[in-house]
Amino acid sequence: MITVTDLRKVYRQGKKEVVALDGVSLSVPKGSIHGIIGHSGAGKSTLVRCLTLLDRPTSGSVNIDGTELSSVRDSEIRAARRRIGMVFQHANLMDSRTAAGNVAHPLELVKTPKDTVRTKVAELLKLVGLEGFENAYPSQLSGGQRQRVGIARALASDPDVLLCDEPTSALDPATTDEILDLIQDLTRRLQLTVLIITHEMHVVKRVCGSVSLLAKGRVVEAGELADVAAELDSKLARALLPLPASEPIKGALQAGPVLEILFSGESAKEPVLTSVARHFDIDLNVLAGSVETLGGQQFGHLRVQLADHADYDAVLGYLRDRGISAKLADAADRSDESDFASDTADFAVETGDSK
Ligand SMILES: Nc1ncnc2c1ncn2[C@@H]1O[C@H](COP(=O)(O)OP(=O)(O)OP(=O)(O)O)[C@@H](O)[C@H]1O
Repeated sequence: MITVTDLRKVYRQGKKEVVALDGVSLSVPKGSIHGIIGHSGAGKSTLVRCLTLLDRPTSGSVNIDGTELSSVRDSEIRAARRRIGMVFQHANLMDSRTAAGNVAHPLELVKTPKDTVRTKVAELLKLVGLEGFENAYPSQLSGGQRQRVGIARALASDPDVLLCDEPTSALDPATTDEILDLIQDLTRRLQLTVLIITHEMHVVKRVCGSVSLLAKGRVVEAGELADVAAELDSKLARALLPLPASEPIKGALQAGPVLEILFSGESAKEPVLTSVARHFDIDLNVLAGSVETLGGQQFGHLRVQLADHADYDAVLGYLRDRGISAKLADAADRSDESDFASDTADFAVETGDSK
């Protein structure tokens, strides 16, 4: 279990102070994967450095399974770090060593007996699906295989926590999914506590049980995936269930108000649109839609235009009475879907022909 409480990191640049982390709190239970998403400069790398003790926080605490990292003495830092496995964007392997040699390295550093190293390395390479590749050099491996070696190396010290910093950003979509599935499988099998730092919403959707959105050093939204996705106005929901830009239809019969509707759980299975059409005796047009299963629940996000004579207030009330989030879409909702424009593009890759 990782618990971060009110973590602050202030850098000094001459007389100027840069607040990189401004009171970050989060909690990740054992056996689960938490995503940290945020734009460039949000404080993600600083958070990683504070969690791995490469940087000392200005204040606040980081607790891993009962050990308070912020009070670890300098002489104990190396031992404390061994409880945290790190997976990087590029596997950062030593080119002169084989796959086995790379995985063995952290064990050799702490003078593990040779026989134990050999057995452990074989087990770890098998665990990450690289049996038979022991003697391959990094230049003979694909990007995904190199990342597998990096994961095996991160697990060599039997860590409680796996900290993955953009683990798939350098990989193609299919390999990304293979590596994410491996991380998910290892999390379950080894009961790891996993934090994934990413700027890709796809990573969050595929493997994270919970997520925090970091902006300007603060957690601005956070929660279980299914909970944050159910908040129509949240940035995370809009990034998890993105709608493409759409123009309202301007024909004589369909110049009416545009609504945004978010179905979740049971309501996602109901024929709600037809029941609105029947109840109010109106036509409606779906302008854009996105359907996903997130955190084991089904979600649907729709932009719908009502007939021009429709009483949208009554329709909104009807939907909300049935537990469905709905609102009048404003111009911004219809053009620029979310702050995560690039992540929306990642979705396009995910659902497009390349997969
Ligand atoms: N050593 C440092 N000295 C001064 N300021 C720093 C230092 N490291 C980071 N910062 C500042 O702290 C803020 C957060 O930076 P950080 O690198 O943690 O963001 P990030 O979310 O990781 O961004 P990116 O995705 O681009 O790596 C930025 O304003 C950055 O300029």
